[in-house]
Amino acid sequence: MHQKIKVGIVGGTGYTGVELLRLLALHPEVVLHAITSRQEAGMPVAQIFPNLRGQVDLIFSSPDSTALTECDIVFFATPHGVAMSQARTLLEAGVKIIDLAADFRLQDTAVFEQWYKIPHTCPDILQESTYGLVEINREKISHSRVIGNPGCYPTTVILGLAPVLEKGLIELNSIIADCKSGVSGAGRKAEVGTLFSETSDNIKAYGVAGHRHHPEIVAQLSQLANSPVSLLFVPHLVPMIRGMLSTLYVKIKPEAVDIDFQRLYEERYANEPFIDVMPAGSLPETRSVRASNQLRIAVHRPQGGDTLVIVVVQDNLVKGAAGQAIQNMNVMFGLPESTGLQQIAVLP
Ligand SMILES: NC(=O)C1=CN([C@@H]2O[C@H](COP(=O)(O)OP(=O)(O)OC[C@H]3O[C@@H](n4cnc5c(N)ncnc54)[C@H](OP(=O)(O)O)[C@@H]3O)[C@@H](O)[C@H]2O)C=CC1
Ligand SMILES: CC(=O)N[C@@H](CCC(=O)OP(=O)(O)O)C(=O)O
Repeated sequence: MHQKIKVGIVGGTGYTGVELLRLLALHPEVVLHAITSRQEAGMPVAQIFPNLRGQVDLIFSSPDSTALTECDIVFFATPHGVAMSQARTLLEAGVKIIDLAADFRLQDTAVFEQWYKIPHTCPDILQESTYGLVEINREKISHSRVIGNPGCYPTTVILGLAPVLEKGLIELNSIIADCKSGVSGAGRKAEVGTLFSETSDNIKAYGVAGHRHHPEIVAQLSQLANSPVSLLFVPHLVPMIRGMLSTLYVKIKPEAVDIDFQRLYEERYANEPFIDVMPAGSLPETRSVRASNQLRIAVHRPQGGDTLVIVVVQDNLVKGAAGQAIQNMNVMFGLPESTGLQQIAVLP
């Protein structure tokens, strides 16, 4: 009988942690071995999260639990800085790591420190890590033992632009990403800005002067374009719980105006199980991906002009976080990529 993958989760009480639990509880190749929380250590998981009753019989342990070193892989669903503080010990014990925060996303430690305001404590581990966007880095991920799972906004922008950047078809100095996120993107911790009375019946832009996802997106887009890219990125908070919609505006290069962009996107993503290029003329909605690992893209060219408008939707907690992390795990362990990730979106 083959061995199942022993999984640990640090930060099992946050939104991405509980989403990992929801998905991994039914993953056929996984055994949940350890789940940590500082606040809830000693408490049965199913007592805090009744949706997991009968599915997960573990008890929360403290984040320094030795049970983590007995795992094959540990997911960090924690704030920035936690994964790098435990990475070395786990790697020495032969455990692979996927960090859902930003400790292993930015290769330039000066840029990391500028945006996250903490020193990077393991640049050597950062150097061997891989940016976990499977549709771009599949081969490298399959040989990696440390993955920086992409941010939610970056996932939509990078996958929305990869086909045109790889082929050098757009101007690199006028890219605009207008992105909207549901409130769960801000996590489960109590904050005035995410109170029901602050976020419902309201929409607002934030981080216009600068957002920590800007350098992450620019680094990846520049790599795809093989040239520096400039980006205007404006995130918005919208009154829904899950979901993200990004509208991307790019200028087509004069020599590319005759390209069939619909076909280009369909061909680029033809073999990608989690990317759906919508039929010409249609527009994706966030509810069409709710609770699923799908990312849907629509490509438009208003009035047949030289601006391409690309609309991308995903569930920020699934393809934007926990689902993408499990997709990475599947690739790292040589499993079919869709294992445990075939949920259909929930309507309404
Ligand atoms: N929400 C989203 O849509 C996305 C989130 N992310 C990233 O994923 C990570 C988790 O996000 P999210 O689940 O929303 O966050 P939450 O605030 O909802 O949860 C954070 C979790 O981390 C634990 N935790 C907090 N501090 C520490 C610490 N110092 N050591 C160990 N555990 C700690 C908390 O539990 P306890 O306090 O009990 O220990 C809690 O379980 C973040 O880095 C976030 O930026 C990435 C993409 C999308
Ligand atoms: C709506 C909302 O607040 N979203 C978060 C981003 C989501 C996220 O968690 O991204 P990281 O993993 O990079 O922290 C924000 O803008 O800070």
